[in-house]
Amino acid sequence: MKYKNVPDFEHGTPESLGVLLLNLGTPDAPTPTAVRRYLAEFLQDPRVIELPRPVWWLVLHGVILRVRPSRSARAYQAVWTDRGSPLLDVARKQASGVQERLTQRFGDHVRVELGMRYGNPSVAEALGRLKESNVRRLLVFPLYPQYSGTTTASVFDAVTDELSTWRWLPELRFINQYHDNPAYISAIVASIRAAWAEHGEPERLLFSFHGIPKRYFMAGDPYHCHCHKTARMVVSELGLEEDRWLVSFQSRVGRDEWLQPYTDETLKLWGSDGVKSVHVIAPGFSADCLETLEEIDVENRGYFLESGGQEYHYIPCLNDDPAHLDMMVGLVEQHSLGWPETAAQTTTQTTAETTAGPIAAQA
Ligand SMILES: C=CC1=C(C)c2cc3[nH]c(cc4nc(cc5[nH]c(cc1n2)c(C)c5CCC(=O)O)C(CCC(=O)O)=C4C)c(C)c3C=C
Ligand SMILES: [Fe+2]
Ligand SMILES: [Fe+2]
Repeated sequence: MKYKNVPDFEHGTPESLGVLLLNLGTPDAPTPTAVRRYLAEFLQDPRVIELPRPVWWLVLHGVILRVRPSRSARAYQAVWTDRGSPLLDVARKQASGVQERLTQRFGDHVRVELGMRYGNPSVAEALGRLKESNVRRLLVFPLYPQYSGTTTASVFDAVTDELSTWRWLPELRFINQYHDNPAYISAIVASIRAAWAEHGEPERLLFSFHGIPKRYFMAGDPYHCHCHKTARMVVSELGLEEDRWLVSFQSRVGRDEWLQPYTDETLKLWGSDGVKSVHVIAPGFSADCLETLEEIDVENRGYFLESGGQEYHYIPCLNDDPAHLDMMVGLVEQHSLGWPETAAQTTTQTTAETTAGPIAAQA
């Protein structure tokens, strides 16, 4: 039988909306075993690694999963807190902040759940919770401002894979990107202004985005363009001169060429070229994580200072900043337009609708 042996949607409010916030995911613990489990799931995703499966399987199991887990686990240990992985900790705060705001506006007919593409809480688990809440409309909200096949489309695959096991599907919408959303841009600009108020204006501002292999871009992935548009919009709102900022790409894995210029090489070059002060911001990450807290704030800081730079400041992600949560709620509202009953009709639900099942509810 195709469908999972669990009850489908009960009767329930036909109007209720589920918002599924999704981010990349993180290991359950900063140990080689947990990191290996996480990397095995992550790196077998064909959206992430576009190589023929037999070749990749040998490289992954023969080399990468033997070497990388203990190295990555050490990096995770450096950023782990008593609340666990920063990415998950922040994502939970984002989910509860968005839930709180939506409940204030729409009462208890909007349900927010958090899922992770790899690791826990899984996409299936988060969708299962929404199903238990009988949501009939589902808004999938990947927390990636810039679209990439490697992230956004991969989330789509995970959601639709799980939904393919459901008999009664909800109405479905999917937020594709928000790289040029005015509230997102303004929130980034405000975070830069706050850093400048505290630390002074630096000589240079670096926008560091997670990289992808260059050949994905050449094959049509719009990610590179989205990153540049985000940066340009921020810079134009800041009124920053052209020679004071740059977009770069970090986190390269393997020997292939990735999007350039690379963050680490840029900072080394700037340090040795006599640039004294740099601020680095990573607007592609909605939450601070290993890639920002360790790679940007520790590793790349070292490269800049060792090559002659004097002042280095990392501007944190928007995380659970109220402006970020308000922006997320604004996106939810914008993308649930045409589903106005979410707000308006919820109070008209009758006992007959909640007890007599779907046919009565739809009558
Ligand atoms: C090898 C291919 C990878 C691609 C392509 C890739 C794209 C990509 N990733 C993010 C966001 C994050 N990546 C994170 C960690 C991370 N990324 C890769 C590899 C690729 N990413 C690996 C192997 C890892 C794990 C850590 C390591 O071993 O180095 C994270 C942080 C997760 C955390 O737990 O904190 C994020 C976030 C984006 C946005 C992106 C493409 C646009
Ligand atoms: Fe990554
Ligand atoms: Fe990294």
